[in-house]
Amino acid sequence: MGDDGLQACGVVMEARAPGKVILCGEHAVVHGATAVAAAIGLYTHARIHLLTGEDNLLVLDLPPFQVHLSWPLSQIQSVLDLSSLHKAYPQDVQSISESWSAKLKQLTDEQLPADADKGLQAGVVAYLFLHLYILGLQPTKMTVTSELPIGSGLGSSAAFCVSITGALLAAAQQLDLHRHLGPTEEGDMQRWLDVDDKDLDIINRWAFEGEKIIHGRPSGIDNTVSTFGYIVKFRQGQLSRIQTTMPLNMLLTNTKVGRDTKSLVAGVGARAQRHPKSMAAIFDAVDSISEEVVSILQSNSEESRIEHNIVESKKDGHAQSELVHNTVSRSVEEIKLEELVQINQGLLQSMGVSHPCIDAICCRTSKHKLQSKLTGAGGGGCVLTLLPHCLKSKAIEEVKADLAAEGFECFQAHIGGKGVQISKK
Ligand SMILES: Nc1ncnc2c1ncn2[C@@H]1O[C@H](COP(=O)(O)OP(=O)(O)O)[C@@H](O)[C@H]1O
Ligand SMILES: C[C@@](O)(CCOP(=O)(O)O)CC(=O)O
Ligand SMILES: [Mg+2]
Repeated sequence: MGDDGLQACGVVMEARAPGKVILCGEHAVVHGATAVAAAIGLYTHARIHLLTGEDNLLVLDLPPFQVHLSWPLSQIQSVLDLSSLHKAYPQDVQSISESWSAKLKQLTDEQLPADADKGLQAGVVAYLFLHLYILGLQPTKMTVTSELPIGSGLGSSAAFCVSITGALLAAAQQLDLHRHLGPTEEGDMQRWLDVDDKDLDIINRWAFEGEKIIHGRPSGIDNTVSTFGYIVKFRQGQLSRIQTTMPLNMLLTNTKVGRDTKSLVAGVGARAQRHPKSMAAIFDAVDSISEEVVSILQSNSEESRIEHNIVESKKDGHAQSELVHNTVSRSVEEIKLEELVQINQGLLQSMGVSHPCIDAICCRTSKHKLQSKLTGAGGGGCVLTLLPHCLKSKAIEEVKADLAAEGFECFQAHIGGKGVQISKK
């Protein structure tokens, strides 16, 4: 008997899925442009217990929100016609219908406390949709915890959808789990099993349906990079993994300004409706930036690395061109990446998705000769700042202190790690 009085049987599976940063291309990727994203070493964990005995319940525990929800199966059956469900197999992944969506919202609203986070309804509806389509009315308890700041541009919605999908498919024994024994990158001894590409594709397709419920019109980049991990180039549903030897060090700063990806994405769409040609030109420019970023990341062969100890160079007393550098050694690739980050941030401002706090962080870090851009949907959330590979930790601490003095929260995370993994408890 569990501490909540539920009768859990032996099967307990856990999935973890990483958050992400978008190096370039957010929002434009929704309109067909190329984007580049990388998994980060912050995870959402979904743990599932199969329930037996008289506990004919679906239970969803969300400690980050201090929310505990449970639905008697009879309540779900009284609202939904589940007969169509059992034909829904992974290859038949389908989007939620309008009628189903309304009924799942009804089931959610009946359970959510009145003072619950307004954005949470979409996440709970996504959970119900994925559970009923993948595991049907098998009584379970699902507990979802996260290391990610939620609603901050680091892909928490995608990590949520990917992790619960992985746990559900594992509990449904629909994954061929390769045994990957031994410690994970962090050195902890929990046995995380790698998932093979065929199963990753199924997880990604289900998770994308969950993202559609939360985001409205997602591009699919977030769930893709959370599923497959590493660094991915993404365009119109097609992904390719970017292999690079270039060290990608960055600082993440949370503006702690709450925002809603769905409305930000809709806002850019509306602006594109009002100014089709201008916005198409902006999306094309972002597409070119992403293609350049890809070629820089992939071009990082030794001979192209020219260490620069560049000091301010002046011509007739004026700073020479915009590429004035400070005394930190930078490779040619780093200089180009920084410039592309600066251009991308300018284009995101043109899309209307920056925010005074984001601009303040960009301004503050530029005083340290560092380039920053919002990551994710913007409107608040997180900002990434590229850190030259030779920047000393003392200098990084100075930047962090500077930003903290403005009330922002800074952190660094591992970039480009593995995607979703499953652990058999
Ligand atoms: N750990 C979680 N538990 C429950 N819901 C979550 C969790 N993480 C994300 N979500 C859902 O995703 C929404 C945030 O998604 P979104 O607005 O896209 O921001 P983000 O930039 O973090 O992806 C939340 O409002 C909630 O509905
Ligand atoms: C704005 C967008 O490009 C990324 C959204 O990222 P996030 O949900 O804010 O972490 C939307 C999308 O690609 O689906
Ligand atoms: Mg999201």
